Amino acid sequence: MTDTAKLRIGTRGSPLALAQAHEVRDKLAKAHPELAEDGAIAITVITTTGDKILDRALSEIGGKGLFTKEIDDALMGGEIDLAVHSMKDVPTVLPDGMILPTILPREDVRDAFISLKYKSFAEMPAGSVIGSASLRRQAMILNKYPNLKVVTFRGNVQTRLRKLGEEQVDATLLAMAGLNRLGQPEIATAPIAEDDMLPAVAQGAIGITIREEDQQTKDWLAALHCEKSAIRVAAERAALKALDGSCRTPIAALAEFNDDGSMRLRVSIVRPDGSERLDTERLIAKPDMASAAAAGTDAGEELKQRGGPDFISA
Ligand SMILES: NCc1[nH]cc(CCC(=O)O)c1CC(=O)O
Repeated sequence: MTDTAKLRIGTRGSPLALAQAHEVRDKLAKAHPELAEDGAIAITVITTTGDKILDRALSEIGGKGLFTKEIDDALMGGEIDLAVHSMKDVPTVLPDGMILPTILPREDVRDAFISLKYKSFAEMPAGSVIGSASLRRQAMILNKYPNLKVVTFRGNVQTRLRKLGEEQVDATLLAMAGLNRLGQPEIATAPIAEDDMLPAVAQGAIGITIREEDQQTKDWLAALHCEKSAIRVAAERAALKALDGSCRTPIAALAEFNDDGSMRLRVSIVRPDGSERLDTERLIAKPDMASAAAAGTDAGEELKQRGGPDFISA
């Protein structure tokens, strides 16, 4: 089937990645009759380093592109024509010859609090244990609730729910976007307000990479693009790039449109032990890709400077 396909989609094999790839396939088939025929779109599952190593925090494995490298290689090698990614996992610098022309409409950006015993962090007694593999989430929790404990905790949704049931931890966190896309929003005990925990850069956004010269795929994808989501993601990713942190620097950012068409960008960095947090924000009067990226760069550079080399360990 793959050799007769008009378009080959590459994706990781996790349930969330597959749901995202199927969403892209279905939208393309709906927008373009020639892609709606049986077998016109093939989906190729590619295992990445991040999928293979499940016993360590991602920050310990180190390196950028843990969830993208093998997929990038398949794309540039011509084995697939487009790759569907959670933008949260995509490094700010793309390989030569690759472009990211499409951002889908963004999902819920918030983190979800998940516990069988408590309704929120505020209810948790001192010493309660929260499992998370994300340094940002760990650091944000310790910053706001220094009496809670965090432990590194990886695995898919099912594994985490089992560990919660076994009382290995008292609570865990997941992105609302992932739960929604899996059709399981009820797994969340409650979404956490952005003010209480600023999300990761590009959380809830899906992006599609292609080969720069592949005009056919670019044309097909145009129907799926959401410019407002792309502008928000551009602001947040520019901040991330300017901060140039290692994978050990907890960074959070969120750009949101106001009702008057302006955009508010918030960026935070936190020490891994939660002992210090630096915040900044920008208001962008007329947001487009260029002004959003410029504001993001500016905000990121400000925090980098204020934090100094000791905060942003490279
Ligand atoms: N590498 C983990 C990852 N990458 C994207 C998502 C969630 C979906 C999203 O943010 O779009 C997740 C899991 C999680 O944070 O719960």
